[in-house]
Amino acid sequence: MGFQTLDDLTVAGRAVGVRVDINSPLGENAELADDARLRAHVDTLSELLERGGRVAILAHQGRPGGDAFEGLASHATRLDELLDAPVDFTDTTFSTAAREAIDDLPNGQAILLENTRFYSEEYMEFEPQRAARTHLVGRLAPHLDAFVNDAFAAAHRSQPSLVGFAHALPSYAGRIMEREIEVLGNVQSTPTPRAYVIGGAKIPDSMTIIRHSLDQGLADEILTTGLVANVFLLAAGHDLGDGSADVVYERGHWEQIDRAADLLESYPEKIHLPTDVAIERQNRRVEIGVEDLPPAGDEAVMDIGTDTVETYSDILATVGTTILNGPAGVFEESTFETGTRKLFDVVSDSGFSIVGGGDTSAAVRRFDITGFDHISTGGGAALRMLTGEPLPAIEALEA
Ligand SMILES: Nc1ncnc2c1ncn2[C@@H]1O[C@H](COP(=O)(O)OP(=O)(O)O)[C@@H](O)[C@H]1O
Ligand SMILES: O=C(OP(=O)(O)O)[C@H](O)COP(=O)(O)O
Repeated sequence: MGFQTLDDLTVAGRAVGVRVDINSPLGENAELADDARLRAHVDTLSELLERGGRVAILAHQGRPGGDAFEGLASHATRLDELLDAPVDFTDTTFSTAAREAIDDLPNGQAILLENTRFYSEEYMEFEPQRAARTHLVGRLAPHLDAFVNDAFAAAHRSQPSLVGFAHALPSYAGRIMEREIEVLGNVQSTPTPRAYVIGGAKIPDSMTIIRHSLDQGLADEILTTGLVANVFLLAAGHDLGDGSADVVYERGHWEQIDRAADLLESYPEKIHLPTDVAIERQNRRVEIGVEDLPPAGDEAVMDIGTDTVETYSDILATVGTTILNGPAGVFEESTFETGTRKLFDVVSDSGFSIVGGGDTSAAVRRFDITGFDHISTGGGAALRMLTGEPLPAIEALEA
């Protein structure tokens, strides 16, 4: 690995800035609605605190102008509950008060600084050298001895707190970052044959993953589900009816049908399409074979069908590794959760299994499926990694 880890860091008595990604869904009163990302960072934070570090935690929440753009006070309260050591909070990020609070931190104690994105520069993207000259990094770095980046889920952003500290201070990957890079960055070393189960609604990203994994010889089988499968069915000449076509069109993915058609032409044996699908008819789930498409009126394809789950399960029983991204259907609606629940269950039992994607992880939690070997904390970051694109925050650690 081209970067240093916590194993290389002398911690006791030193002020360590730790960038985490605890960007989380919030409830109606801006309270935390899901603490999964906070729990994921417990290993890194506990280790630094137990080793006597003075830990200043940096994080963002939401995007300027968005509903989830809130302060981090409730995140601090939850971290304080999750960790054995005290976690304080300061409602500024790099003011004199925040810097004094860092200077005054006793060994083995932490402070969470306010949402980094409350400061305009943090929502801009810079080269690391330039990011190191932003006010946030410039004012905090002199109060820190080292920087740990554990925010894998934000590693595709080259924002100051993610790439600037790495230029200004000795830098280390946290335990999440280390594990994500080890697994997602080494897909080529996992047991073969490999299946990629690709669903969900991020069609351009999915097409890029499929193209990359086939061209690089990483994937032996591509099992399409979700809206991705709908685009492939359209590319294969099926008429999905106005309901599904409208969804693809409204989301601006019409041109992706050509990419799907090219992939089908290049890899006809490796790309699998659903043989049956579930549609909504009079508020009920009805499964039909793809030969019986299109459905009537504006009925839309909302899930894969039972035969498809069985066929895909037979393929998954023969592979060494499965990489899963994207729900198989509109899993948020109980009528259409079946494909996702059953297929995810099969994947969790098959060979070595890697799961990436925000909604995908939410589905895993919702259906309480255990047994996956790696569930990525990242959505967009995991996708970038699976498409083979470099991630700026990881590159900054390696520089
Ligand atoms: N057939 C379908 N039609 C419309 N939306 C779908 C379909 N299948 C899955 N989806 C939607 O895809 C979304 C998740 O996709 P995506 O955001 O790409 O996943 P992830 O965040 O895991 O990468 C869910 O909201 C789900 O309802
Ligand atoms: O939640 C995140 O990414 P994700 O939505 O891809 O899982 C990260 O915190 C990055 O947030 P951003 O996409 O607002 O930069």
